[in-house]
Amino acid sequence: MSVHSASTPAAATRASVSLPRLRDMVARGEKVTMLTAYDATFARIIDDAGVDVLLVGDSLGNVIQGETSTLPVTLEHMAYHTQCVRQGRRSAWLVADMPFGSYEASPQQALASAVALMRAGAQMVKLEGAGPMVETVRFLVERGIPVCAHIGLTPQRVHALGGFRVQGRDDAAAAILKAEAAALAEAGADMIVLELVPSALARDITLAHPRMITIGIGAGAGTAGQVLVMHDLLGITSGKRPRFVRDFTRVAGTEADAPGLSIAQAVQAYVAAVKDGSFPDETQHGY
Ligand SMILES: Nc1nc(=O)c2c([nH]1)NC[C@@H]1CN(c3ccc(C(=O)N[C@@H](CCC(=O)O)C(=O)O)cc3)CN21
Ligand SMILES: CC(C)C(=O)C(=O)O
Ligand SMILES: [Mg+2]
Repeated sequence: MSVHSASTPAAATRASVSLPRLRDMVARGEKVTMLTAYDATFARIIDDAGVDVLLVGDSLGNVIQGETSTLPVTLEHMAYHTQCVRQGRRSAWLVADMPFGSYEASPQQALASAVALMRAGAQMVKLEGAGPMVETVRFLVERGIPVCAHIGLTPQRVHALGGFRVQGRDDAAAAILKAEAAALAEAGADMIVLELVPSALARDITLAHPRMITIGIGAGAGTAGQVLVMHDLLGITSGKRPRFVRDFTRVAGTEADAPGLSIAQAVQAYVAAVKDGSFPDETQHGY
């Protein structure tokens, strides 16, 4: 037994999270919790706190590397952090982001990059966009690689989108996002992140595709699950923090300088709040 074994009994006995288990959860109406992790120590804490899905996000460009976007992150960086997270993982499902420039050129390029991340320990890869990426998703899925899609605000396209702005606000833009979600579901994406889109649109996409697990961030409470960046949840992100973020180390109703929760307690509070529907809160976190 490693020193990591001092955990809650519930965490120690949790069966491995798999795609069928995630689908069962969604079918039962239980919300799916996803949180980013970039190293073994935090992966273990987050897994033991009961988070269902660990995401090795390319947001590590921001929170680990100190960059202002995810664009400088390479496949080698992602593989390294995926290896670190796999060491700490106990039973959560492990998803890794395909970084900018590692999959857009062709389905073949995407396959080679996905293989590198799966070898590093990922169980599913995530890639941003639709359009030409729909056939790339199909190509990977047909070759046995589970795929999480990602539409709405796709941070790797920040310069093309003109900033980190809410997507799908008007009817025409909402219709495009709905068509993208439908195409990605048809191509076989088992999961999809909906980032920074109006709550009603995210709810509609979720209801339209019961087989594809929708994970929201700044997308309201109507998705099948939620994701946050770990540093945002812990209130330790430097610089501006998006409106959809809650600092879970703060105990609601206490003054700002009151003692905070431990990291494990804060992650447990996130899991509890997503599962009981109290996070996200439409008025505070919705668009
Ligand atoms: N720490 C961190 N948290 C994240 O959620 C995150 C990253 N980094 N890096 C990669 C992307 C970038 N993301 C971002 C970045 C900025 C906003 C933002 O500034 N949103 C504003 C404006 C929304 C509007 O158009 O009204 C907001 O207040 O939410 C949102 C998502 C989400 N991801
Ligand atoms: C915010 C999530 C969805 C992400 O893609 C990341 O952490 O890179
Ligand atoms: Mg990402």
